[in-house]
Amino acid sequence: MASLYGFAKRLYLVFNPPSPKEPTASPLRFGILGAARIAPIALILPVKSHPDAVVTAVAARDQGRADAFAKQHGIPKAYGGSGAYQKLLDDPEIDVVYNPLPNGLHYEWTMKALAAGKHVLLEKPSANTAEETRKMFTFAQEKGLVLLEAFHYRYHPATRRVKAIIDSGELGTLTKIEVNFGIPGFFVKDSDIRMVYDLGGGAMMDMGCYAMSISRYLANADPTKVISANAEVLPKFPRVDVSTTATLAFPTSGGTTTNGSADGLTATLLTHFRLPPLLGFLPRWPDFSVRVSGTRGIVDLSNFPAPWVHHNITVESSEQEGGRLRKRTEKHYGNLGWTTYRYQLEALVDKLRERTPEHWYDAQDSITNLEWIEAVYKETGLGSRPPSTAQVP
Ligand SMILES: NC(=O)C1=CN([C@@H]2O[C@H](COP(=O)(O)OP(=O)(O)OC[C@H]3O[C@@H](n4cnc5c(N)ncnc54)[C@H](OP(=O)(O)O)[C@@H]3O)[C@@H](O)[C@H]2O)C=CC1
Ligand SMILES: O=C1OC[C@@H](O)[C@H](O)[C@H]1O
Repeated sequence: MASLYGFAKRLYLVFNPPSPKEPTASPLRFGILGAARIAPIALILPVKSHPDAVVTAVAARDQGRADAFAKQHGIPKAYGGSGAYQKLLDDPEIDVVYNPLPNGLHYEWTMKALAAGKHVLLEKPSANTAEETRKMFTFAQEKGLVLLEAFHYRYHPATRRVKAIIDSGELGTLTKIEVNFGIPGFFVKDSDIRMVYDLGGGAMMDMGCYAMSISRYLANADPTKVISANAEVLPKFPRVDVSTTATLAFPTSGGTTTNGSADGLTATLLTHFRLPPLLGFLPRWPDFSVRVSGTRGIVDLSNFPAPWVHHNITVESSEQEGGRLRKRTEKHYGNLGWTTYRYQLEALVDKLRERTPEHWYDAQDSITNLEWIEAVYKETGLGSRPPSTAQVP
């Protein structure tokens, strides 16, 4: 009963965030490129409770869509039409651009935003290729601007706790990481940007980027090799994986490279846009789980991309106590009503205000993540998503 009340209160506060008690006089002004579905939860709601951030403008390819989005979310300016994105970038009243465009447009519009002198919060995965990611971060550095790939899950106390458990050595030497990121069929329709190859579609891009990121984060290392990778495609989308399963070798916690040998650390990433119904007809619940096994124990985190909705951290020791295995469950929700995105915003604003964020990751993290996504695509035979052909600064 208490947990049901906690759940309801948490969600209420996520969608009805309290206004900040002491808003700053000159908050950071965000502009959103595209009236994207993800923007309200990822930026608009988090900004409402931040004392030092506001959303000032949205741009959409269609004026009506921009106006409707701005009205719905109380955004003062709405740019619409074919030149709308550039108009938003040229607006001197915008300090930070949020780029939730399709993956294949991340590079073009991030480069243009940086050229216009704006900091950028960039949706995941950062681009279609690691080379593009490298170019964006190099350009941001040259311009003295902050560019952040939005791996929001990293900032949440639940993820941070799992990382601390692993780093404490409680699990012994790591042997296996298993990440599942699958959703039932109705979410990703045939018309979705995730099904368009040129726009950077594919399950390994969309969901695999999280799976790759969290396995590298929890392993505290980068892979050494793709051991196997298999993609499932539909005849009408021959270059877009609706599902990819990949196994990668990692150096063990002792630092020795396994090169895929059975006794080292491996990570298996399972991504699926259209989890088949149970028994052929029962709709599946999304599966967003990560399990890390070591020589002395196992930790499970359920719902790692959205732990703020609900999660369990279960730690099981392989050592017996009184004839039984030791097992405990923890929960770490952090500040009431704060989502992963709210924690991410806190870190970004801290960085922009030259304070030290509680958590941060550097450019190389984003570059390496895409390098290994591309390596997985290579192994599946589908190859990388196409690089942008846009003229950029
Ligand atoms: N952090 C997270 O939890 C999540 C991140 N994402 C990421 O956010 C991004 C957007 O995802 P999502 O919000 O689901 O996508 P949507 O399809 O809802 O939004 C994409 C936006 O891109 C714009 N756009 C510009 N060019 C095109 C084009 N050629 N085709 C289609 N759209 C175009 C559209 O803007 P306009 O209004 O101008 O027409 C649209 O609003 C992706 O990179 C995805 O990976 C997605 C979901 C969750
Ligand atoms: O968090 C997410 O869940 C569903 C995905 O399709 C989406 O792009 C991702 O960011």
